[in-house]
Amino acid sequence: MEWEPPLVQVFQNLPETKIETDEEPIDVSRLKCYELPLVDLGRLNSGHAMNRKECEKEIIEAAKEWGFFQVVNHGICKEILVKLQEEQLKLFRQPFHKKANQNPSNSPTGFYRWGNLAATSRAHFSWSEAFHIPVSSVSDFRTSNHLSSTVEEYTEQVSELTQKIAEILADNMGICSYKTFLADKVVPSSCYLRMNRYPPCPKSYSKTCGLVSHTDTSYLTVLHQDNTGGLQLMKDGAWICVKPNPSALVINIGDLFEAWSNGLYKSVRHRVVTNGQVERFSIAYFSLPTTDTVIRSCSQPTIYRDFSFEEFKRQIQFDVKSTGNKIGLPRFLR
Ligand SMILES: C=C1C[C@]23C[C@@]1(O)CC[C@H]2[C@@]12CC[C@H](O)[C@@](C)(C(=O)O1)[C@H]2[C@@H]3C(=O)O
Ligand SMILES: O=C(O)CCC(=O)C(=O)O
Ligand SMILES: [Fe+2]
Repeated sequence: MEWEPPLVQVFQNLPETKIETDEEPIDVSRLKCYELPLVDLGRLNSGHAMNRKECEKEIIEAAKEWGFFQVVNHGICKEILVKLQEEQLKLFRQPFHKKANQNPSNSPTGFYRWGNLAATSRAHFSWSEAFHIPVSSVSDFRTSNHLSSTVEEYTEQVSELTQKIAEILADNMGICSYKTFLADKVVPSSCYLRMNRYPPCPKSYSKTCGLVSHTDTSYLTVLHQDNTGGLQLMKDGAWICVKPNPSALVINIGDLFEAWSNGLYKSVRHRVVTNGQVERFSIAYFSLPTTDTVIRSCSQPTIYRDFSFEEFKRQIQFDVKSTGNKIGLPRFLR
């Protein structure tokens, strides 16, 4: 099909090094699927202090225990989410050469990614394509791709949602108040929107990941997924599969919140497994700071050394380029 990236051709030429056992994708049909802790955000504005406190407590507990949770009554209406999925389908159905040629001057790698061009083995290859767009470029991006303003509306609303949740988590950390440390650092223009598409993967390559195991480079990530399923995460040292709930949004803690909270909140490894039948879509919003921001744990003794976001990004790019894989926070352990 004219819209498919040449995943098969590139994958076939990669050596088949052994995937470490703990990274080997597990067939969803053989796994018990868990529902992530479900938090009803409607209680934040209910006017009842007790309900609000209860809701905040659930968010904080899930961020500590799971690093992942899902939210309903999040304020983003169903129509926007449905329209967003239609726009996403239109975007990925463009001919491959058109997608691959989106190379704006402010992005050295372009917005469009597929597979993993830095992969030196099949273990690092992701059976997917994605548009990784800085929020500051969303408006131009969607007009040049003839998409509706829904993409921007979603980005604005999801940004408000991340601020609300970040405030609750930060204010629980005592001296690290959101207003003092984050409010003017995490600005919409430093955040990213990532639209993912996972094409069906031939049965003979079923050990390939849709997106290889990673933690997110973000403070918080908000994920909107369809009802196909395929997301897995590490819970108590084992992979578990996540039951999709298309009316909920998945929120997860990223590396920057883990470092800032000195390990109180967990940036948990996750991945996407492939399936042989249907394509899958998801959209991730990453809340991120300006590059000059210094990530400094606010309690002592600190697990990670201080680092600027610029330095963090540079290290990741270096690791991905030289090893095909993201290393992330372990690089910054004291
Ligand atoms: C090849 C890769 C790109 C990626 C790091 C990875 O090894 C696998 C995960 C990718 C991901 C997904 C979430 C974020 O968008 C990202 C910046 C991250 O931290 O992990 C990307 C990485 C990337 O695009 O460089
Ligand atoms: O598609 C998914 O469910 C997860 C996507 C993801 O982890 C990411 O974009 O970082
Ligand atoms: Fe992720």
